[in-house]
Amino acid sequence: MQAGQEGLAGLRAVIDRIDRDIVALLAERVRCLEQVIAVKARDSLPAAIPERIEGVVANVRAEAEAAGMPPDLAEVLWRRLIDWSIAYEDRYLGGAENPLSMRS
Ligand SMILES: C=C(O[C@@H]1C=C(C(=O)O)C=C[C@H]1O)C(=O)O
Repeated sequence: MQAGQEGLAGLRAVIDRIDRDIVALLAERVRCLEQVIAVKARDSLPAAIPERIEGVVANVRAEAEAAGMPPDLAEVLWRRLIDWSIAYEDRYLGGAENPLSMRS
């Protein structure tokens, strides 16, 4: 079926389902980040590690290209996500209790 034949409501339902899947994956990423915080706290590592940041951006640009998505969109989204992640890490590396220890 052509995309337009489903009508706007059908297309929006597809978008809502995709958004749900993305949120579930991002939640998994945040839980992984909480384990990163624990490792960095133990090993006295900083929240922001520039080589890794550039590596992540290069990875998602390549994945986007392969998946037929504009690499510039992937870079914008991931730089924002990484900025948020670094601020999240900094909050706990700066002394607040790691949310991981509050989950159990
Ligand atoms: C998760 C890390 O911390 C930061 C956050 C990153 C991310 O959200 O992908 C990547 C680089 C980091 O400096 C890491 O160092 O691996």
